[in-house]
Amino acid sequence: MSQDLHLADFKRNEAVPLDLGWINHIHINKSAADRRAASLANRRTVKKEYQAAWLVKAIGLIDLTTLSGDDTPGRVERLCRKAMRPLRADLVEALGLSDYPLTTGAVCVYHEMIKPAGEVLQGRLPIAAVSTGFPAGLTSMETKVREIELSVAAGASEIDIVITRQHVLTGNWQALYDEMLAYRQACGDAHVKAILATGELVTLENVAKASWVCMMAGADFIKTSTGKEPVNATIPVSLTMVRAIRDYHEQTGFKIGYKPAGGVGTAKAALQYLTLMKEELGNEWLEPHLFRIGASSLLTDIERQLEHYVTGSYSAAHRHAQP
Ligand SMILES: O=C[C@H](O)COP(=O)(O)O
Repeated sequence: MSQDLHLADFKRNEAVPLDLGWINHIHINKSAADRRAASLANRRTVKKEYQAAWLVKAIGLIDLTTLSGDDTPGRVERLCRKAMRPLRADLVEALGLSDYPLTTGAVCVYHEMIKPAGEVLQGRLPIAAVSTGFPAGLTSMETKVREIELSVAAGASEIDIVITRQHVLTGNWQALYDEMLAYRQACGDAHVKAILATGELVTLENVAKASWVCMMAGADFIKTSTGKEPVNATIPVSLTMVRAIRDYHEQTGFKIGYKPAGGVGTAKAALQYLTLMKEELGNEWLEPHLFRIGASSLLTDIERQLEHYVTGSYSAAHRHAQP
């Protein structure tokens, strides 16, 4: 929750050679994945003070995001202030968090908004920039690499790249590996999250293979979606990706982060993702160096639920206006 520890303080994934034998042997049991996902979705959630504690925990994991064509420096400044003080002062006090440095995990913006974000944040929170022709990723390779370099120079310490979906859809794993490796190198010390755009990859097998190839090529995080695909983060896709992270850790010793993003808008959904991470990967993957939730409106709902926990009722929606 506190950002005293930035991603840079943790041992990074180093690229390993592409192992096509491993990729070709990946097989996903879809009905087993669906059953496990349904059991998570139908589970009774934690209640009362445990739920409040989990929701406070979730706040520290949010990449508070604005990725709209009509973003302005003013909107991004408000977003950054909200990221640094995510809960209303009366709720902070009622929850006994006054001495607790609660912030979101990072803010996530387009390249042009890095500068205004930096002016407000002054290095107190990481700035993640989406890159490589986000969201479609169909600009030239030269442009994409340069875009990363410019965003790092402008102050982004995390870069959320989009992969070229056609490499997955045509099974061109070498091309995906080479592209990811080039992005990782262009990032330098900035950490790189690989957005798979899972809603466009058709099968869970493709999701698993793309996850593996990106991790082998040095991704620090794998992320589901841009938020712009028709289907964004889902539990079955997340299960597939976190199990790939678990297996990659067993094979290589490297710990890769996970970021579900797109459509995660309710406290209830956030609790499901926390449960998934805890059960599949363990408590270490509940910290911001290994888990983020990319979301634009989730914080509003979490604040609303915490208000209900504190006061017993919900206030008017305008009190929880979007940043
Ligand atoms: O990476 C984050 C997503 O773009 C945010 O999506 P959302 O607006 O559905 O929360």
